Amino acid sequence: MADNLLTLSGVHTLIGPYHILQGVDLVVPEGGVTVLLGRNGAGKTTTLRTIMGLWNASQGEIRFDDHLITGLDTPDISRRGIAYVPEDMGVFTDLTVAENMTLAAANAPIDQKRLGWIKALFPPIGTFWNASAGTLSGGQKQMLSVARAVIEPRRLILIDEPTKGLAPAIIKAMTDALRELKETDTTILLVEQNFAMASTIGDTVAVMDDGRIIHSGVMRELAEDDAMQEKLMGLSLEAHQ
Ligand SMILES: Nc1ncnc2c1ncn2[C@@H]1O[C@H](COP(=O)(O)OP(=O)(O)OP(=O)(O)O)[C@@H](O)[C@H]1O
Repeated sequence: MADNLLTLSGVHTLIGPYHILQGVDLVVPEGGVTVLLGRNGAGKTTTLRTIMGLWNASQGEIRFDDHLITGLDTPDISRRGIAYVPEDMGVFTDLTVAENMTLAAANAPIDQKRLGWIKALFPPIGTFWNASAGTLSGGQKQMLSVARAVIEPRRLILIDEPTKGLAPAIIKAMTDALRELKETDTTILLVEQNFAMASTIGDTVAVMDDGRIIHSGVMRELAEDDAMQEKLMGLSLEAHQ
C-alpha cells in the first residue's frame, strides 16, 4: 500500500452547539480512491468541509503530505493541491460552461492540453462549452463540477456524492471518468451512498457513524465479506441500497 497522503487523527468538529465529528481517524493512501460511506447525518460532509478548512477542527490533527494543515484557511489548503467538489456542485448557473471553467483556474489562460484532456474525460464540457451552465442536465452539471476541480493538476480531490440522483448511464460515465482521473496522479476521497458504484471504484473504504469511523480497510475485502457488509449495512449503510 502506498504512503498516506492525508491523515486525520482524533478530529473533532463543533457546529454551533452541536458536536458533529467526535474523534475521526481516517487515512487516505496516495494514488487510489478511498470511499467514505455512512448513513445520512453520519458526518461525511462535515469531514470533507473540515479537511478543506470550511469548518475548524476543535481538536485533533489533519496532515496532508506530512504537513499539518489543521487551522489553515481554505485558500491556503486549496493552494497545497486539494480540491473540493461539494454536494451542491458549486456550479455558477448564470455563467457559461467556458466561464465556469475559466473562473476555476487559478492561472490564466487555461492550459489547452489539459483542457483537451478534460473534454475527452467529460464530453459535455466541449459540446456545451458556450452554453449557459444553467441549461445542463444534473449529470452534466456534476461533470462540470468535477471538471472545474481538476482544471489544474491536484494531488487530492474530495468529492461529495457525485452520482446522487443520476441515471445509471451517467453514473457509469462518471465512474469511468473518476477511474481515469485516478490513473493520473490524483488521489480521490469520495463520499458515496451507492455501494455498488463505490465497490467498483474504491481501493480503500471507511465507514462513518455518529461522527466516528467505525470501519476502515480494503474495499475488495468488504465487497467480498457478506457478514461484514451486513453488520455495517445494519449500522450505517441501510439507506444506501
Ligand atoms: N450547518 C449546520 N448546522 C447544524 N448542524 C449541522 C450543520 N451541518 C451539518 N449539521 C449536522 O451535522 C450532522 C452531520 O451532517 P453531515 O452533512 O456531515 O452528514 P453526512 O454524513 O454528510 O450526511 P448526508 O449524507 O445527509 O449529507 C447532521 O446531524 C447534520 O444535521
